[in-house]
Amino acid sequence: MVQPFLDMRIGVVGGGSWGTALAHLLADKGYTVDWWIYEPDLAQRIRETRENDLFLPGVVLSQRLMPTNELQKAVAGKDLVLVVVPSHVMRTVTSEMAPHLQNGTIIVSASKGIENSTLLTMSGVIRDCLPNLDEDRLAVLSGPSFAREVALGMPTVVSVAAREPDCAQKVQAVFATPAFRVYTNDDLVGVELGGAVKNVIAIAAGMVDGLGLGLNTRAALITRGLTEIRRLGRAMGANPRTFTGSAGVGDLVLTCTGDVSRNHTIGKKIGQGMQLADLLQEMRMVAEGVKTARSVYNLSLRLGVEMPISHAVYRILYEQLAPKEAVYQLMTRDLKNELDED
Ligand SMILES: NC(=O)c1ccc[n+]([C@@H]2O[C@H](COP(=O)([O-])OP(=O)(O)OC[C@H]3O[C@@H](n4cnc5c(N)ncnc54)[C@H](O)[C@@H]3O)[C@@H](O)[C@H]2O)c1
Ligand SMILES: O=P(O)(O)OC[C@H](O)CO
Repeated sequence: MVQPFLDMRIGVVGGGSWGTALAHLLADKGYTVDWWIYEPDLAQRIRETRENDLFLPGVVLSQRLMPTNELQKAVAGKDLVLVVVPSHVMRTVTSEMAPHLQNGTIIVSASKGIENSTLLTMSGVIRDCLPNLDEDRLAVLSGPSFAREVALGMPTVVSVAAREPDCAQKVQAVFATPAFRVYTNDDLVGVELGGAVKNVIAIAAGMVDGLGLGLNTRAALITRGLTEIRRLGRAMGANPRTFTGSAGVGDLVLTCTGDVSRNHTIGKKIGQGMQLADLLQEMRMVAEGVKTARSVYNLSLRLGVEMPISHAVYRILYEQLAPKEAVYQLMTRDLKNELDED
């Protein structure tokens, strides 16, 4: 595989499981990576032990990873900065990055979410916080990618979207490995919506499992969930073909069927009768779909897009609708022609 940019100066911002897996992938490929980690004690421990014992235990990390607690060190003077923090802290973290970034740095977001207060996808939040950013140097990376599997070198495919083809191709070349196949795309909003909304549908899929419903139900949910993602995408100017790609159906199927998904797990526990507040209290990691459900609900109302599964998830999480009742309501909606909707 061609590795034309090994002299690139790369920073990674985010030391959760996905930040760790991607930083490790890059370092393993030969890049020296300055890597910002939020928790000072964790950065120190990783330097000493070469393991992220909080967010990706059991993976031996490359010596070329340089963990730091100083954001400036991870972003100043870099050719490419990968931002991979939970969506609700994206605004704070990128605002803090702003004064340290040089002109011309490529920014790649691998976070999946829609901000509650603004209903912006992560690239929108980044644009807000980095006013000097050249739009042609902004890319997003998304697709079926459980962090641990990627860190262990198990094959998958992902999409990198950027407005400018040169930027997408550069990011593709930086991240691609024989186990991490990267496709380019020019549809930022589609790639981001696929990655964000699938988390809401995955919560619903977990609920289906928690209620003890069957494989038919899960397949039906994935099918109709994809319809909702596509409808929202169309209203927001996405290319519908994106949703048949890795950031669409690829990630949706993974997260709706994979037991290790945090979103699926939280949905399953709610389906079994547990309370959201209790579940969130015991979670160190982020299940983005919980917050994104609120954003998708409001976005769909604002844009007049019909998204009944997403609305049901919102009402279960925030308005005490019982999951079983939600299934009944969804199944007894007005009958329709499948082809009329698209
Ligand atoms: N884990 C995966 O398999 C995976 C795969 C693809 C995409 N993603 C996306 O990547 C993004 C990051 O998730 P993750 O799984 O790496 O994280 P994680 O859930 O494993 O860990 C949480 C992270 O949040 C950080 N954090 C907590 N409070 C913070 C604050 N106030 N400021 C800055 N950082 C803070 C923690 O340091 C930690 O890095 C999410 O949008 C997620 O959807 C995750
Ligand atoms: O564990 P989840 O549910 O956050 O999903 C992780 C990734 O988004 C899968 O691609």
